[in-house]
Amino acid sequence: MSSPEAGSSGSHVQSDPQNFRLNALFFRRLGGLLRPYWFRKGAWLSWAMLLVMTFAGSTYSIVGGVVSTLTARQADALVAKQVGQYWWFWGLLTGLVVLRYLTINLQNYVSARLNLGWRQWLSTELIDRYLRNKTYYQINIDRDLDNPDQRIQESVFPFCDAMTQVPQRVMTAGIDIMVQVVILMAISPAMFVATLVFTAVQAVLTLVVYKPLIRLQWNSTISEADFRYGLLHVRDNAETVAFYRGEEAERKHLLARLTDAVKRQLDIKYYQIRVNIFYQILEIVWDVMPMFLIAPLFFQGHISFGAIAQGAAAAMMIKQSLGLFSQFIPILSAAAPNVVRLAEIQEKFDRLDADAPRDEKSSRTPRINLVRGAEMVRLQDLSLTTPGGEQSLFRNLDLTVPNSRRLLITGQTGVGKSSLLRAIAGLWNRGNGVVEVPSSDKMLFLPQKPYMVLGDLRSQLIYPRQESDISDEALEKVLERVRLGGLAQRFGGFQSERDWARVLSLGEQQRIAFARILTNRPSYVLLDEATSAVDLATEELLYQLLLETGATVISVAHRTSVVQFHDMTLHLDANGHKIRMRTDEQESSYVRSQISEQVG
Ligand SMILES: Nc1ncnc2c1ncn2[C@@H]1O[C@H](COP(=O)(O)OP(=O)(O)OP(=O)(O)O)[C@@H](O)[C@H]1O
Repeated sequence: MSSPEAGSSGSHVQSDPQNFRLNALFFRRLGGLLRPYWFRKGAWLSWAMLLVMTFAGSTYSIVGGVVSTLTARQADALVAKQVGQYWWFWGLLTGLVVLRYLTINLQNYVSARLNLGWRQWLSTELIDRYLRNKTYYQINIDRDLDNPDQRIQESVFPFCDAMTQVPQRVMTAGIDIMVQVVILMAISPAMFVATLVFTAVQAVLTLVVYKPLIRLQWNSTISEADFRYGLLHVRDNAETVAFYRGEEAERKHLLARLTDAVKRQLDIKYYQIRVNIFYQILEIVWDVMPMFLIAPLFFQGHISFGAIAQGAAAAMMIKQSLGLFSQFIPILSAAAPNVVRLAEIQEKFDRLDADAPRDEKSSRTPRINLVRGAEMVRLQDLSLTTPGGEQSLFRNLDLTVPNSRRLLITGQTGVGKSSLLRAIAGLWNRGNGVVEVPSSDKMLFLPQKPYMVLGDLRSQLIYPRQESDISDEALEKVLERVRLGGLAQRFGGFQSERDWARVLSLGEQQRIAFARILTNRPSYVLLDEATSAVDLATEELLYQLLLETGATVISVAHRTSVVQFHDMTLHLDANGHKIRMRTDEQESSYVRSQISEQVG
């Protein structure tokens, strides 16, 4: 069987064989996932719910034992034709059965509340950590963790569900067994011993037969995640696929992923059928055993007829209760992939939070020193490499962008212009040298492919801020200034929610991005081909607006039409380490002193 791959990133993430074992590492990871929730501040409510569950579960089991005893006595009353006794037991048993149903419903309700509350808490934790410190971006470029989104969305619920089942089952099974053991011992010690032996054998065999299932479940989880990602990919690129008429290619690709997912499901099903046959054989042995052991006692006159029924019922309940213990193994093996997938993402978060080297190799990887909170943008002896180390982009770049200046970065396609912006934004840090930048809240980045946030039109315009006291009238003026007057009216006002990335043209989205400069008033603006989709006249207007804000500008562009809006030019050369700079005459001496060092 081939090892699962990471579909989301396209990188091949080899699964660690340790992931398929219920070993010390697994239980350490499990502890690491459980501890933060159960020992957090305010965890008392969760513990209280667990107590209520315990109470309801105990009541359910104890009442079950009482019902079993009373049923035998009711049967004896029936045989002896004790009419009054019989109806008394009938009424009592009816009441107890109703009580049992009530307690089981209470237990189900509380466990659902606990489970969902836990899901919300854990998902929130994961989302917070995913978004903190640009972790989502780092995971994306590191490509050593497949489908992080699927882990957060799909693994949390089954994990919480399985874990809330465990205490409930331990408790129910424990009490059931205690009650029933007392009854069974009184009826037939031989039956009791047989039960113990049977259970021990069953537990060991269950452990053996379920071990391979963990790996199968793991493979299936990843295949399903990859299939889901394939479908999302078509949805996200629907228009492009339609233009290319790429349906056949997409179909082939999706069906390959679907086939893989189905195959892995089938592997599980085939295996489960084999396990079921094994269990059915055990069942048959168990079913014939009670009568074999108890009936002779009745023939010898040692026990009553009612006791036979009671003994058989007790044996059945014990079998069920002990079976519950064996069920932990299937529960754990089904939960294992989710435990490991959640633990892996947490471990990744921990490593990124601690800024720890990801492995032996990366501990030796040189990193750029990023200094935030500087007075201006300054690069010192900067050499940049792509995140995976595939390519060295440029070397020994020294550059200072004085405040209120406007730097244009030009150069052949693929030379590393956008990558330089990534280094300035602190997204890429593989290489050498120092990047000094002002604090990030003073900077705004306008990418070539504009980003439209989920939400209403107001949210688009004030992004990345979430709140602003700017009035609708002021927003309308901003829209007019970027030649989008009437947009709000066209889409039903600033509070109207749309899929903006689809309903607006690329040029309109680029103008929305410029509107953000006017609403956010950043001191530093970084643009990456941010006007590539608008006509020349609109481009001129947008740059004029930008100039009026007085912000320091660093932009990447191919079009010569934008040169006029800049007063410094950095030309990155194709061979990666020669840099030429131009600037206005009056500033040339300042800049030349910089160039002379770096071009050498
Ligand atoms: N995530 C990545 N991992 C590895 N290499 C990458 C990654 N992103 C970009 N590259 C490579 O880095 C090089 C520089 O890319 P960059 O986007 O900075 O070029 P550019 O000069 O802005 O190009 P263009 O003018 O075409 O936009 C390219 O060869 C590109 O293939």
